[in-house]
Amino acid sequence: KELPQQTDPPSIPVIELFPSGEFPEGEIQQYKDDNLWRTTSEEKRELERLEKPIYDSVRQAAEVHRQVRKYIKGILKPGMLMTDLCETLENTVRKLISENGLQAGIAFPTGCSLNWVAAHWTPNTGDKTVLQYDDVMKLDFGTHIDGYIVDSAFTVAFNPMFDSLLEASREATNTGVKESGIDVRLCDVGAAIQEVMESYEVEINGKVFPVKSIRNLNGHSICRYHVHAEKSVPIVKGGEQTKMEEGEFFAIETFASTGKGYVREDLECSHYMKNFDVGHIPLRLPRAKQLLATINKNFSTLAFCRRYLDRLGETKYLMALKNLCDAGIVQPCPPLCDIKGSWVSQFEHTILLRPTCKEVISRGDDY
Ligand SMILES: O=S(=O)(c1cccs1)N(Cc1ccc(F)cc1)Cc1ncn[nH]1
Ligand SMILES: [Mn+2]
Ligand SMILES: [Mn+2]
Ligand SMILES: [Mn+2]
Repeated sequence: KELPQQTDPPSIPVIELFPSGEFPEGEIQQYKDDNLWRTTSEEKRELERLEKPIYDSVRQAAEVHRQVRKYIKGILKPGMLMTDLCETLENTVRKLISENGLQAGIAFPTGCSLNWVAAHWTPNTGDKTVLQYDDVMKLDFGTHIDGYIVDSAFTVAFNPMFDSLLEASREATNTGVKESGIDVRLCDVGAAIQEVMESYEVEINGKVFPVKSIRNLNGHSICRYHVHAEKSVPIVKGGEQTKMEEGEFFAIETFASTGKGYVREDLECSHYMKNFDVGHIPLRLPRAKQLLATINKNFSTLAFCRRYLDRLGETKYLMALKNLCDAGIVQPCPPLCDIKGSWVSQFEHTILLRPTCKEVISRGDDY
């Protein structure tokens, strides 16, 4: 029987487009030279067969990511309210992923950081920010199935004067993806990324800028229900000698900047995330206790934002949220900003270091 095609706008859950439960593989890359034995090793192929359910979960999340970003790119226009953009994107994720509590849904808030804001900005309720023709917007959103997270981002700019700035981070991210592999040192990935990034210079509004890789932002390993795990992937030289390991998920993300190449926390916070390594903390404050119950139930250790609390019916929660942050139970993740008036671009992919090959899970025909 004919398989249904996705509608435009998308309305069909991807599970209905792949009823077998098998989802398209991402881009496959062989490991560099000395690991070629992995491709044919029977022992490694057997290992992979045991992981198949996890691969299908994360590939389903990736298929949702690809279909959502394709749709959103088609409807983006100057004059859009940022809140409407985020809600449209989020509702499309919920639909295509067949949202189901903590088993399937949005993995973290829709980052739509503009210009010199590099990451972790999404509108709080009531925000009136409107997307402009001359904006450089990083759309960074996450999908997950059973806690297996796809963290992928791309930059949108209407004005073609930003094309080279976008190309710099896009090429640097692809270099980081190519350099990554089992037993590869994190510092070597960072050095390779910086080399490509800083080979670019851009002319914007008649002014020439050398492109800088933002030295205090980095990619990261990803584990189940935990978007930021132990390892950080630097995007400049001089990082740690720690190695990437078989079976690890990594988010490879790079940030090109015309500013200082250094970010600081600024602006009102919207993103929050429970600390992974915090056990049960006895709480006396009733409002804080109730808010923590809502967070545990709806997000667990997935990151969330104020708009997600609002839509759950939480009200007047800011003091309780502050209490949870001060107690170290919740981590605020404020916007990360380069200097005012500069521009930042980002591209990000989620990769999996499979026993036999490297899979670029979030690769699409767009980036
Ligand atoms: O900057 S991070 O905190 C980090 C980088 C290295 C170690 S921890 N962060 C993880 C994260 C934090 C909060 C979120 F809502 C979503 C993700 C990276 C990231 N932000 C967006 N995409 N990827
Ligand atoms: Mn991201
Ligand atoms: Mn952790
Ligand atoms: Mn990331």
